[in-house]
Amino acid sequence: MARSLDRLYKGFRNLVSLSAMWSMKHPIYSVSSRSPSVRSMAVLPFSFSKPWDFSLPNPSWGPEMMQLYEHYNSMCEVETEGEEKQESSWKRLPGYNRLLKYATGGVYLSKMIQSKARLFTRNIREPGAGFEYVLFVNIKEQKCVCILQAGHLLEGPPGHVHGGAIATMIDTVTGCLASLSGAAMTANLNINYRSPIPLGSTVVMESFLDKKEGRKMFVSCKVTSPDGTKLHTEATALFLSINLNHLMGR
Ligand SMILES: CCCCCCCCCCCC(=O)SCCNC(=O)CCNC(=O)[C@H](O)C(C)(C)COP(=O)(O)OP(=O)(O)OC[C@H]1O[C@@H](n2cnc3c(N)ncnc32)[C@H](O)[C@@H]1OP(=O)(O)O
Repeated sequence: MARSLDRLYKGFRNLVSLSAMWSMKHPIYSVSSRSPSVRSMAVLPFSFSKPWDFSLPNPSWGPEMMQLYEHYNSMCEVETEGEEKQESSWKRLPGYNRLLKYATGGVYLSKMIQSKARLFTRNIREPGAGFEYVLFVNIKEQKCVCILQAGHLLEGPPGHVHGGAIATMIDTVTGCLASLSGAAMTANLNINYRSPIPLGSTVVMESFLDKKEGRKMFVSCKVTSPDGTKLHTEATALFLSINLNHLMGR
C-alpha cells in the first residue's frame, strides 16, 4: 500500500510536464476589454464533469492578470542558445479541481480517499467570482510565482479580500513549492497583513524555499501589487515532508 501511494504521489510531479499537453488541448481564450462585471458574467465553455485546466485564461481575467500570465508563460517556452535548444526552468502548473485526479494513477487515489472531494480553491463555478490564479514554478531556483485575481465572493472587510482567503492562497503557493520534491504538509504559517487587497484586483505572490533541514522546509511568501511597489502581505511557513500513509491515518 505504502509503495503504491508513493507511486501515485509521483504522479503529482508529472503534472508539471503535463502542462504543455494541456495547453494544446485547451487553447488560450482571447480576453476582451469589457468591464469586470460583464466579464465575470461570461460563461465558461466547459462542464465540471470534465477535467478542466483552471490555470488557463478565461474571459473574466482582466488586463493585468493577462499581462502577467503572458509574461510568465513566455518564460516557460524553450530557450534557444545559439543552435542549441534548452528547456526553460520555468513551468506553468496546470490547475484542476481535484489535486491528484488527473495525474498518473490519481483516479485510483481519488476513489480511495473521497470521490466527492474537490480542491477548495477551484470550486467556485462563476468565472472571476473566486480565486482566479495560475502558478508558475522555477525548479532550478526553487521559486514559485502565483498570479491571483481575487473575486467578489472573497470579501472580508467591505470591498477587500478576506484575510482567510489570502491565507488560503499563501498556503497553496508555499505548499506547492514545498511539494515539488514530494508530499509535504503545513506545520506552521505566520502571516503579516500589511495593506488590504481590493476585491477584483490582481496581485503577484512570490514564494521562495529559504532553507531545508531534513524533513523541514522553511518557505517564505510575499504578496505585492503587479508592479511590485505595494506590499500587501508577507508570510513564512514551515512544511514537513510526509509519507502519504500519514494522510491515510496509519
Ligand atoms: C500534497 C500535494 C500538494 C500540492 C499543492 C499544494 C496545494 C495545497 C497545499 C496545502 C497544504 C496544507 O494546507 S496542509 C493542511 C494543513 N496542515 C495540516 O493539517 C498538518 C497537521 N499536522 C500534522 O499532520 C503533523 O503535525 C505534521 C505532519 C505537520 C508533523 O508531524 P510529524 O510528521 O509527526 O512530525 P513531528 O515529529 O511532530 O515533527 C518533526 C519535526 O518538526 C518540528 N515541528 C513540527 N511541527 C512544528 C511546528 N508547528 N512548528 C515548529 N516545528 C514543528 C518538530 O519539533 C520536529 O522537530 P525536530 O525535533 O525534528 O527538530
